[in-house]
Amino acid sequence: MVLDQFFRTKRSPALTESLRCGLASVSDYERRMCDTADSSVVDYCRGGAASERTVTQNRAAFDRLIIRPRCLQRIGGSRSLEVTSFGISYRMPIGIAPVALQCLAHPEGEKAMARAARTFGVPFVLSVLSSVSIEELAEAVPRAPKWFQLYVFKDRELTECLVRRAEKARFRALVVCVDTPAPGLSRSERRNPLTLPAKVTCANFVPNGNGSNGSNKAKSCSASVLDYVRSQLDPSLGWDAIRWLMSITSLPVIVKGILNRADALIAADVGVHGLIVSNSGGRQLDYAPAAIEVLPEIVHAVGNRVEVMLDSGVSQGTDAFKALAIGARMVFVGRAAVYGLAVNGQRGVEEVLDILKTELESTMLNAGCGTLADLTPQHVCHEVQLYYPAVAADPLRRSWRGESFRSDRYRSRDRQSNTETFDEETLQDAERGGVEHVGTRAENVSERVTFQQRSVDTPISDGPACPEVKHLLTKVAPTVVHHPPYRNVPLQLSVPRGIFRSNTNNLTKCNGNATTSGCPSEGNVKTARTVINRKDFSSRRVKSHSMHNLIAAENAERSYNN
Ligand SMILES: Cc1cc2nc3c(=O)[nH]c(=O)nc-3n(C[C@H](O)[C@H](O)[C@H](O)COP(=O)(O)O)c2cc1C
Repeated sequence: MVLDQFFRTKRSPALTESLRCGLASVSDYERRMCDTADSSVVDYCRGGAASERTVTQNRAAFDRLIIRPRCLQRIGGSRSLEVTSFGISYRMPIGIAPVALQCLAHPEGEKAMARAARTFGVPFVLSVLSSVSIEELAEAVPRAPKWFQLYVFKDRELTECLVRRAEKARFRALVVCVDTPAPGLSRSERRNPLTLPAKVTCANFVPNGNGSNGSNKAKSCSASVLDYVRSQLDPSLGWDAIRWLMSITSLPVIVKGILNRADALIAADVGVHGLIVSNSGGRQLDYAPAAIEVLPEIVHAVGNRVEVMLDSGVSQGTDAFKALAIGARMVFVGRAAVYGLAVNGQRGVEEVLDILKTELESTMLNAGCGTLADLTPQHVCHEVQLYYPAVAADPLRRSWRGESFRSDRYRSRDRQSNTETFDEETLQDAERGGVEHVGTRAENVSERVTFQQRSVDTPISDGPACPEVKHLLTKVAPTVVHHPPYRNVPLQLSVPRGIFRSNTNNLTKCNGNATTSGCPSEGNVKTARTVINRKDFSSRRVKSHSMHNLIAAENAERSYNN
């Protein structure tokens, strides 16, 4: 006990209070919310899309990463969590993600959340579907560092009006959500439908008072407002929508919902200021990959051209540490903050932020890092590297070791003479139109997984229809044999079975009945279908920089040993 007190760092009052109430972690807050809040609100806050596979994966993927500490690092007094983003300094790299209708969780809703963000000097992202309007929030919490999340709606006039209101209310950045061509499907919400209380509505669309400020597009009546906003989601958007948004504002534009390096590259080319690697906490596309799992490929792809941030699944300081070490500038929490809000309003959010901050600080110190600049990808490895050394030792697979997390940002790529790796050119080539041998792994692996999107009626010789991809292609000389009719071949090779890669915002534009995965419906283009082939194979090319390889390697190792 004495020793325990000796080693413990000084606690803040918020943390002391939460500990006194038996709330020592984000999961404690989640449990407490489940015990106290209305069941439909609990379902709304916790739920995910369809089978909730992605929600589970967000947690599991963080758990698969191991922290590799360094010792005797001479960490002196220069300890800091400070981070600068778009020219503004924040006190810690954990912000609050946009969450719709926060007054469902607590009467103070977004105001309480923004006040907590101000206390901790972190960005608070207001959802366009907030239950407190842009103007009301700005008036109630003028000094909070606020960003505004929006969609590019079908009605551009409405979208522009929202941008003007955010600018006028001195929001610091626009976060445009691109993974929502349609609302996500929630089974729990279907079982237990959420009925909005009369007082809770999408305040930015309500006439009179705060919501009306300059908007003649406002609607009344809470339920119909939500339906109206949903009807404004536009699946036919392409990257020109982002260019348009950037052309009408001087605020930094951050694209939220990127899960794919091809999209990240386009975003960088389009010139966005930042991107958030996110699957919306598993609320949009079920079976989308965990955000942390695709973070390495995205950081690798865009390097320092764009600020990369992450949300989805962050619920511990160690999660933040892992994402920051891999290369995220900042992480955001959605549910964790909402649990705090539901349990104890502003104070609850502060307690949650304090827990995350304390955990992150402690993790950094124990891993040998004094400041965020000390974090490197070498501080994190995949569990396969640690627990399946035979896999890592195999010369054919040597390139898997560590490679998956180490971007060119931090060190140059090392190529094994006996292992051909797919790299930038191959990927670009795949984007261009078709590659024959993709996604194959080393011998001894009993399965081969090939991930292809086949579009039968688009002639490959003409190149991809999407102008952004064409733009990318001008930069690389193709080296791999092309085989019509494959196109958009592997955005990530060796994807574990059944994971859909979301092609954000429809590189090939969808007209009308688009799906969340960015594929046109069968009615519009005959087939744009994900095909997964499994075959025995002999030695082929090896893709090295994906974390999925390591997971697949783990499975392979198991089956090999059996
Ligand atoms: C209840 C709820 C509502 C959300 N509403 C929005 C929204 O209006 N706009 C948006 O871009 N993301 C929304 N999100 C997604 C979050 O911004 C964020 O991507 C996600 O919560 C991160 O995952 P996490 O909850 O595991 O931290 C919502 C998330 C939750 C849990």
